[in-house]
Amino acid sequence: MLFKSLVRHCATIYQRRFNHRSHPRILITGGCGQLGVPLAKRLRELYGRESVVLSDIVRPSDELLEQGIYRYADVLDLKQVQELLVNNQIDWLIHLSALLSAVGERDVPLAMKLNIEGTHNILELARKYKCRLFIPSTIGAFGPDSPRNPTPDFCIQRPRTIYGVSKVHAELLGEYFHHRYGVDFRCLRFPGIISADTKPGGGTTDYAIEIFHEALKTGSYKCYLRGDTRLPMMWIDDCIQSIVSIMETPSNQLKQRTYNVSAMSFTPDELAKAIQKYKPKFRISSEPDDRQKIADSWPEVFDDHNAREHWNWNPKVDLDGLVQRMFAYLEKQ
Ligand SMILES: NC(=O)c1ccc[n+]([C@@H]2O[C@H](COP(=O)([O-])OP(=O)(O)OC[C@H]3O[C@@H](n4cnc5c(N)ncnc54)[C@H](O)[C@@H]3O)[C@@H](O)[C@H]2O)c1
Ligand SMILES: C[C@@H](O)[C@H](N)C(=O)O
Repeated sequence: MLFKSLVRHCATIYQRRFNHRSHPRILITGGCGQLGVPLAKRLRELYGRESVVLSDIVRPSDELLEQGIYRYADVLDLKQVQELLVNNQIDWLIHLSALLSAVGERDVPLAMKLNIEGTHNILELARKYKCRLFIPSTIGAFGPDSPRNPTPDFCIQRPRTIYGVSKVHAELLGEYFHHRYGVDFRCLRFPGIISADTKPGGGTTDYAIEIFHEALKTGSYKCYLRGDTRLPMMWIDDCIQSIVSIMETPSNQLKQRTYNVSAMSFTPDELAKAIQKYKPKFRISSEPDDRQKIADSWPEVFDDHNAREHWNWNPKVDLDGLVQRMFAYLEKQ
C-alpha cells in the first residue's frame, strides 16, 4: 500500500517536471450535442475519466455529470475557454460548437457569430497554448458547383449555406494556422451522422434519425426530402472512431490536414426499404421543404480514399448494420 502510493507520488512528480503524460488531456467544446456526448464517453474509456473536460453552454443531465468533468464554457468568450485550457493543462482541443445547416439558415447572424467568431477564438487559443486541434467539417462544405458523385477531397467549394461557408472558413483558416504558426490542426468532413441515444442538432440529414422514431411510434414517416435524394451518411461509432484515429495519427503521417470520411450513401426511399425488412408495414411519403434545396447542393457520394490510404480509415457499419443498431437501441427504451 505504502509502496504503491510512493510509486504514484514519484510518477506525478516525474510527469509534472517533464511535462510528460501517457494520455493527452482533452477539452471538448459544444460537448453536450449529438457528437460530443459519445465522443467524451469513448475518450474517457481510452485515456481515463479525468483526462476529458466536457464543456458547453447548456445544463448537463445528471447522467452526463456522473460520467466525468463538465464545465460551462461559451466559445464566444475567449477568456472563459482560455481559463479552462490553462487550469486543466489541455493538450487536445476538440471544437464541436456550431449551428448546423438547417438551424443556421434560420438564424444567419448567430451562425456567423458562433461558427466563425467562435472558431477564431479556438484557433487563437490552440496557437497560443500549442494544442492539437480538431474541428469537424461537413459534406455541407461543398456546393452545387462541386462534383457530386463522387466528391473528392480537393475540388471547387462554393457552398450556399452559412453553415457551409463557415466550415470552408474553418478548414482554410485551420490550414493557414498550421502552415503559418505550426498549429497541429486536423479536420474531417463528416457526412450525416446517425445515432440512437443522442438527438440531432438541426441539420439537413436529421430525417435519417427521425424516421426510426416515427417508424416505431406511428408506422409511417413524412420526409422533408424527396425520396430519391442521395446523401452520404455514417453510424455514430464509426464517426467517433474516425476522430480518435485522426487524433492519434502522428503529425508527420498526415499528408493533408482536411479529409473526407464516408461510410455509405442512401436515399430516403432506400432507407425506408431497409426499415421495411424489420417493419414490413412501414410507409414513407414526402413533402419537401427548404432543406431540399440544401440537400440538392450537397455531395451524393463522398470520395474518402485519401483517409483510407493515409491513416487507414475503415468504417465498419453499412446501411443494414445501421438499421439493425437503431432498432436494437430504440426498441429497448
Ligand atoms: N451531426 C452531424 O451529422 C454532423 C455532420 C458533420 C459535421 N458535424 C459537426 O460536428 C460538430 C458537432 O455537431 P453535433 O451534431 O454534435 O451538433 P449539436 O448541435 O448536437 O451540438 C452543438 C453543441 O454546441 C453547443 N453550443 C451552442 N452555442 C455554443 C456556445 N456559444 N459555446 C459553446 N457551445 C455552444 C450547443 O449547446 C450544442 O450542445 C459541429 O461542428 C458540426 O458541424 C456534425
Ligand atoms: C451533414 C451535417 O453537417 C449535418 N448533419 C447537417 O445536416 O447540417
